[in-house]
Amino acid sequence: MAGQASGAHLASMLASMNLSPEIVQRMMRDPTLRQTVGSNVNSILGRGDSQQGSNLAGSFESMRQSALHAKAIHLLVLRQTFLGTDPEHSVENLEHLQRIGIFEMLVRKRHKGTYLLCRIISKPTHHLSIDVAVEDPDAGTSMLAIYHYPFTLNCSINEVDELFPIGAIIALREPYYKFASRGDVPMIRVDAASDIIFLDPHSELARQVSWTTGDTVDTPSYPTTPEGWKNRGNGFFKRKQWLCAAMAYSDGLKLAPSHHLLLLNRSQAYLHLHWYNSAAHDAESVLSMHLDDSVINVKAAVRSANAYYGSAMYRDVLRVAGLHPGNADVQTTSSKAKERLQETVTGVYKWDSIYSGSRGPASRPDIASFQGSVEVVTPPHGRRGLFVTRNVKAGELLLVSKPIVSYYPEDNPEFQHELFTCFNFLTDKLGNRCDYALIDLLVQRLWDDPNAAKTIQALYSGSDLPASTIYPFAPIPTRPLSHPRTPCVDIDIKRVERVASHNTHDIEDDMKAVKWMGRHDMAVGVYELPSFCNHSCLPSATKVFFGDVIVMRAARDLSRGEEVTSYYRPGTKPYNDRARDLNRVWGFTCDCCICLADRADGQAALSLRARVYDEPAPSTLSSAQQRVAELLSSYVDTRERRLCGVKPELYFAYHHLAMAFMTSRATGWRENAVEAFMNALDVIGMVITDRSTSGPLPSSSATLPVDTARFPAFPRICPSVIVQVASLLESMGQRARAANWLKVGVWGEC
Ligand SMILES: C[S@@+](CC[C@H](N)C(=O)[O-])C[C@H]1O[C@@H](n2cnc3c(N)ncnc32)[C@H](O)[C@@H]1O
Repeated sequence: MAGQASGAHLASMLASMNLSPEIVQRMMRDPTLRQTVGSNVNSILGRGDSQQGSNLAGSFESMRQSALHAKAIHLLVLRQTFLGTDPEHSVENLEHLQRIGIFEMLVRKRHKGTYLLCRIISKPTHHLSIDVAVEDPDAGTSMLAIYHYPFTLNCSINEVDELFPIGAIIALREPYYKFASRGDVPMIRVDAASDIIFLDPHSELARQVSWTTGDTVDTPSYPTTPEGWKNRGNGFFKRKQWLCAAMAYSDGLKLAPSHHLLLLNRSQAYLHLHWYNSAAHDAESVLSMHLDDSVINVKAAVRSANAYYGSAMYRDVLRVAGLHPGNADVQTTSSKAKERLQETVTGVYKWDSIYSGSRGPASRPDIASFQGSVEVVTPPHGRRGLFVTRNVKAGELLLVSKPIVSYYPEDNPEFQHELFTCFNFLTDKLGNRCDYALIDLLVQRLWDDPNAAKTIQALYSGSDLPASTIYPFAPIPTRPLSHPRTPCVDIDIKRVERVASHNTHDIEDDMKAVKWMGRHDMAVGVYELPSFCNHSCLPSATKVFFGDVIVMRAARDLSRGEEVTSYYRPGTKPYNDRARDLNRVWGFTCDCCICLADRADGQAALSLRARVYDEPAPSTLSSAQQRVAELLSSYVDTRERRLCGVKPELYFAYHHLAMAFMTSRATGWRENAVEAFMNALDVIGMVITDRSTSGPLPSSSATLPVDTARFPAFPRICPSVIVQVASLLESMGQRARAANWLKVGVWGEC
């Protein structure tokens, strides 16, 4: 292609760099940018040119500058990506693979049995993927897009420059060549970061080859001594570039494997990365040297204690504390570890302070997980799930689960100007940055933690991808990362995506009620035990969030061997909506008692309820009454309905009716509102034993007016109704009754 690049080519070129349409359009309108990029585009498109390597690199650098410029002018950025395309990863050792060149790869496929030896020849751009230009020893060049590289989701371009420096020689295991989803420039795409192996330039493989472009400009120069690497690492550390710091310390350790300061510093960098396994190993290595330097020993003890605490290995914290009784910082961590141990063994928590402490944004309470009397079982001819191991009482604590990973939109406020859509082919769901970020977080978590990797292998990942680990499993002994660039396991990115697709929990925040406001940027998490919980529209357990921690309790008395269920879609939604979502996202038809009763009511009744659900709240008392009557008439007196005992879609109708009575101030509005609120609780399964609003209390004044053997199945929506009942009774002069209803609220919350 000769002459000036056409506008269309230029636009598609920019689009292929994952620039949003807005940025592309803005750049196309900006004469300076257009000239800069346009003058370079021809050389990229002219792929047969013998000078293409250097042209590609030069052009790429110009475009990178253009992209940075566009970012600097604060455009609203639209991002779009996909999940659930079942990306593959390599499990082959490099030694067992044959070298392939870029010219041999120009077919859209994963090149099994091969590896590509290449060299980075441009600075990277960084959007969702990290994009660099690479050359191979046969003068082939290509764009390389790297997805889900740890800690790059929101890192600075300077860090990306350090992570993917010009001149770095890499081997890509079983590379995948594809057309760009936008634009017309094909590329090599890496989804599993473990497929990239950075080679030592002095290694056998790297020394065998020469590069067409000779010495690349801008190739960074590196230290040659352990001390030099330490200083380089410390520089990154000061700038909070923890991964770059850990890499520099590791490169120093290659020259001096027992350099205690490098180990100690790397341990701290790993702590910041939450790579607690390797952090503990590094700190323990220093302690095992028995150095005659108390400052070093104190630091190593603190770091190992903190690393064990981060890994929830509380007994190891106490062991370290026992060896260092005079170390105040270790003793502080040890006191916390004792509290966590107490929680995890007894299930006794300070709920008041945990509740108030978890009210802030992006809250991650510092508490321990707890497994009560529940176990994961696959019954003969049944579905794997969570079951109780003994009889438990309504309200008993079943589990407390800290997330394997969690993500709040507040974690990255800088992305709030983005409109991020992430379509998931597995669930047909349109997600957002949070859904996408979870994948990166899971990759980061597995990188250093082989037991977390095993847990992921054990979780449900779709009917056509069986779990590859039987749960529960005995924890495996761990080793430290050999280098921060090399994960402890090959990253099975397909499984990670699938596990996230099928097991992500929306983190519900009662204070903000974000769930009900339909906020786009819902916080999300992936959990261990709660992932084994099957769905029921009338669950046997309640599930509430304290920050990102899930707390589940028995919703009613459960007999040994009964299943613990929670809801994926609340039973208060009409059947048609629930059934559609459960089928689309999780691939099953629910046979719980509510669904059986709903199906027995017939399609006409179900359609009516779906229509009413979508209507706006009634504006008058009579329309609210009419809505209740209309919905009530849709329930048929079937055996199934009698067995299920609830009519959850009526909840909102009764709630609206109560509000309408309150607004009307018509004669007896208080009594009528109380009755409507009680009906709202009744239809979602709260058994009210005393509905009286006046006269003497029927029994002892301490007796609660509800059956405490059974919780309503939807605890999140109850407290506001209960408080309304209490405040209405109070305004009617019924203080004792009001107090009892407030106690009902406390009972329901605890
Ligand atoms: C988060 S997993 C639940 C645990 C899962 N049974 C396991 O073995 O790990 C979600 C998957 O479990 C199955 N599942 C959950 N509840 C179900 C139900 N009520 N009926 C049928 N399948 C259900 C579906 O395959 C769903 O996609």
